[in-house]
Amino acid sequence: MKPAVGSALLPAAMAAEAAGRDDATAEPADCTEMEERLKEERMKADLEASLPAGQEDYAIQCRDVCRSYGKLKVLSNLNLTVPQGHIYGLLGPSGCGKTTLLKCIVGTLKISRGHITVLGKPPAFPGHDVPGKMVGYMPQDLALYNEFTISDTLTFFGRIHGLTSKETQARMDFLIDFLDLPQKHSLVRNLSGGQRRRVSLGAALLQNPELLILDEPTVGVDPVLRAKIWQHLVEIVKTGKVSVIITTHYIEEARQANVVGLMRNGHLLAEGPPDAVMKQHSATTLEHAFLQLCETSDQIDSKRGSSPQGGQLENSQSFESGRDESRPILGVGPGATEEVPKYSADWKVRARHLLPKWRNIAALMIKTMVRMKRMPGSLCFQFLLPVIQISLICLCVGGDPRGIQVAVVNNETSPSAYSQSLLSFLDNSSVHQVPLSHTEAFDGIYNGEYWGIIGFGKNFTSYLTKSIFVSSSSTAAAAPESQHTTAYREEAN
Ligand SMILES: Nc1ncnc2c1ncn2[C@@H]1O[C@H](COP(=O)(O)OP(=O)(O)OP(=O)(O)O)[C@@H](O)[C@H]1O
Repeated sequence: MKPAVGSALLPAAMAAEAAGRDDATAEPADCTEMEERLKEERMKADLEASLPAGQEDYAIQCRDVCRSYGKLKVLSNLNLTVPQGHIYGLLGPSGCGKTTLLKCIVGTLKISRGHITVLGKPPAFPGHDVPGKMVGYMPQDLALYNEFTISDTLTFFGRIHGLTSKETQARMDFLIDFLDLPQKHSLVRNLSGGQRRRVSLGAALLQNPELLILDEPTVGVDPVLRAKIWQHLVEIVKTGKVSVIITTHYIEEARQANVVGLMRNGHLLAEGPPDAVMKQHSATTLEHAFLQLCETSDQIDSKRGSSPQGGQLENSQSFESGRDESRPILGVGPGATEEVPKYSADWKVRARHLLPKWRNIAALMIKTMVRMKRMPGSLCFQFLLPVIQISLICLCVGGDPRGIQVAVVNNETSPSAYSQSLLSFLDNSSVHQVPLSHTEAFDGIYNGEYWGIIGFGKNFTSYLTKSIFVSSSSTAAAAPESQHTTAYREEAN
């Protein structure tokens, strides 16, 4: 049995309303506003829906959540509560921020401000399996590997969540039958868009998680199967141990949810049981109720002088009713002002959280091997690429220079001269010696024909011999060079 509405909720809502009334006395409110407010109060009193009371009874709590992409403010002081054991239908027009919110809840996106608690702790908290096996997340952009078969896909997620192969096999058989999937050996790349969505839904349902986060699971699914999926969700939440948050563009199918949240421009316009939301707006369908809420919101926005599509005020208080707009009408959870508990984890849990799990490493290795097996071309390329890179580097960088044209001006004519011996030591494949006269060499250098000149004075051998045999000091050893240079300079002049 689900707990009854927290009695603390209604007084909090009434207090907000009372505050609104106080404000309203300063400026006379018109009749429609008063009627609206009275209607809202009556509806709140009518809310005898089965909703939980304690903090531990909420699967998800979002308080004053803000998230921006650069300058684009997507979530603005959003408050949302998913009671434990309920299906929460998150509705809203395209681009209102539903997917962004779900990513923040699952912990793959960080919020800029506010607090989120998922199954008792913030997402991605050390030691908390969110994201992990406590949560089944079906993203909007399907995270499937095209080279995998349906069986590989479910086995991979089974490994990640620590299921035994027997458990995975049993769940796989059930899900293939339940979701009307093709043969388990069918490759994902050969499946239709709708079939892929169903495989992705199967992966989210695989480990029987405590919380299901489903981003448009019924898109491209035929009505019969759509009904079956909803029926399954209704069945699993009946145990009270599983909660579901689901987004859909088919607003009317969300009537099967226990609670709906109508989202627009990054915050909730209303949150409550579908019947209550419809009753409040005297609408026969959720779609009509949503339309009315949008119109009311637009009117308030235009009165406030801001564009309805424009960014939200940081801490929006309804200017006329005093209602805290960060709290949706018919909000099911505690107020935004409630105290947020502090969470802490000891260093051992933090350290364990940082270390990768062995089963995840194994699952990733097997995944890589299966993908390589199915893509032989890519496998060859991955092995050949380093070989090609190394060969290209060896060919282009680090090779000895060749055919460098160097002018040689040798004023020693004797074949036994040291200069001849020195020149014979040079590697002829790298340095191509061109014997020239002094003038020709310098002309060639000026014309850019030669890289340099090697020059020997006519007394180079005698100076060298003298310096070796006569002088023993280091100064003497250096002398031939300087003498040679001097001699060469003299000759050059
Ligand atoms: N990675 C991103 N970088 C920049 N902007 C983004 C990014 N992801 C989403 N947005 C923008 O944030 C806004 C909300 O996007 P989001 O996907 O949350 O909307 P949605 O309500 O899920 O839409 P739909 O129902 O069409 O899936 C959009 O204006 C979108 O362009």
